[in-house]
Amino acid sequence: MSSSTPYTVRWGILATGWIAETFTKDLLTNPASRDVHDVRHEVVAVSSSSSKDRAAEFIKKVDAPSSTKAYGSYHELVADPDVDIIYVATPHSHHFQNAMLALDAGKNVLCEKSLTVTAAQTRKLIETARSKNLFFMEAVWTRYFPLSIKVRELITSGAIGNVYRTIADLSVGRDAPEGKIDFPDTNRMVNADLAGGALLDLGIYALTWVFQSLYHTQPEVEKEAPNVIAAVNKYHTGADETTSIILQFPKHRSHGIALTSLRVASEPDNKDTAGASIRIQGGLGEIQVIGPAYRPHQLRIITKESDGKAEILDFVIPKDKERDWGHGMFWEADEAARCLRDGQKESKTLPWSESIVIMEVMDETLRQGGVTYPELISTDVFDPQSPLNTGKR
Ligand SMILES: NC(=O)C1=CN([C@@H]2O[C@H](COP(=O)(O)OP(=O)(O)OC[C@H]3O[C@@H](n4cnc5c(N)ncnc54)[C@H](OP(=O)(O)O)[C@@H]3O)[C@@H](O)[C@H]2O)C=CC1
Ligand SMILES: O=C1OC[C@@H](O)[C@H](O)[C@H]1O
Repeated sequence: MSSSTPYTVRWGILATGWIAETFTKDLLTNPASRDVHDVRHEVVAVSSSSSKDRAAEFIKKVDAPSSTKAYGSYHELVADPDVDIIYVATPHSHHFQNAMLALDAGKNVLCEKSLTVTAAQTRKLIETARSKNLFFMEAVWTRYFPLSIKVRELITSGAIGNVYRTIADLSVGRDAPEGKIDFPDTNRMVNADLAGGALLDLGIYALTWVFQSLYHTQPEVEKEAPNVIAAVNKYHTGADETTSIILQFPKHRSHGIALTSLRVASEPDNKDTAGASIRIQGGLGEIQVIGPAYRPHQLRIITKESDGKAEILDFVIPKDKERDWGHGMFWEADEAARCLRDGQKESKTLPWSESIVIMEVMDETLRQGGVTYPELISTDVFDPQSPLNTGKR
C-alpha cells in the first residue's frame, strides 16, 4: 500500500441510541474536512438488540451506504468477519458484558464512557484484550480534541509552571419541583439498573480534566494514584445526583477538584456567561477551558505577566459541508484507526493503566457515597447469554 493511500477501518456499531447516531454520523464525514488524510472509516454493520428493523432504520437515518448490514442482535454483529472494530454504544450498565462479547469474538473495541460500572470490570476487559492481542479503548472523545492536545502541550512545556490544582465541573441543571430531577426514573441518567447517576455519566469528564492536567502529563515513573475524598448526595432511585471529589496527589503536592451534579448547571445559559468550567492552575498562571467539559471550544491563558489580558485560543469543530455534520467524535475514531494501523493495542492518549486508575477513583467515590448498583450490571463474570447481551429486557 502506498503511503498516500489512507488506512481504512471497518466499523460495526453496537446499539442504535443517541450517541450511536452521533458517532456514526461523524464516522461518515469526509476526513479531509478535518484535514486528516492517513485514515478513513467505513460503517459496515449496525446491530440493535431491539430488532433488525431498528438497525435498518438507523442505517437510513444516518445515511450510511445501502450495503451496510443490519443485525437484530449483538451476537450477529460480533461474529461478522467484515468488521474490524466494534463501537459499544449501550448504557454504561451494559458496557462490560457487551465489550466482553466483542473481545471474546476476537474483535477490537472502542467502548463508550463510563467504561464500566466497576474498576474490576475494567481490569477484566483489559486483561482479555491483552491476552487476545486486541485493541481496546475507552471512548472519552474530548481527550482527542486539538484543544486537549494544546492544553497538554502547554502544561508539559511549563507555560503555567508546576500545576498544583485543577478545578473541573460538568453539571447539568435538571432540578425539578418537589425534590425531583427532570428525568423519568426509568431514564438512564437516574436509573440505577442502567448505572445511572451524575458521576458515571458526567463526572467522568470532570475527572478527565483532572487526570489530563495532573496525572497524564507526568513522566511515567512519577504517576501516582490519588487519595480520594468524596461527598455524594443520592437521588431517590439510589443513583448519585450531586457528587464532589477532592483528589490529592501527594508526591506532586497537587489537588484535583472534580464536580458534577444533575441539580445545578456548569453553564446555566449555555452561553459561556458562567466562565470557565475548568481551571488548571500553575505556579505561573492558569489555563481556563471554556464550554462544556465534554466539548469545550476555547482556552484562556492567563499568566502572572498577562497584565489583565488573557491569551484567547478558539477551537472550532470542523464540519463536513457535504453532510452538514461534524460533532468532534471523529478524532477519537481517527486515533483508534491509527492504533489499528500501527498494531498498537492501547491509545497513548488514554492508556489502559489510566482508565483503571480513573475507574478506581469512581469506585472509591461511590463506596464513600454508599451508592451500589445491581449484581447483574456490576458482576465481572462474563456471560454471553446475559440479558445485557441478548437484549431480553
Ligand atoms: N461521548 C459522548 O458524548 C456521549 C456518550 N454517551 C454514552 O453512551 C452510552 C449510551 O448513551 P445514549 O446513546 O445517550 O443512550 P440511549 O438510551 O439513547 O441509547 C442506548 C442504546 O442502547 C441499547 N440498549 C440495550 N439495552 C438497553 C436498555 N436496557 N435500556 C436502554 N438502552 C438499551 C439500545 O439500542 P438497541 O435497542 O438498538 O440495542 C439503546 O438505543 C452511555 O454509556 C453514555 O454514557 C452518551 C451521550 C454522549
Ligand atoms: O457523555 C455525555 O456528554 C454529553 C451529556 O449530555 C451526556 O449526558 C453524556 O452522556
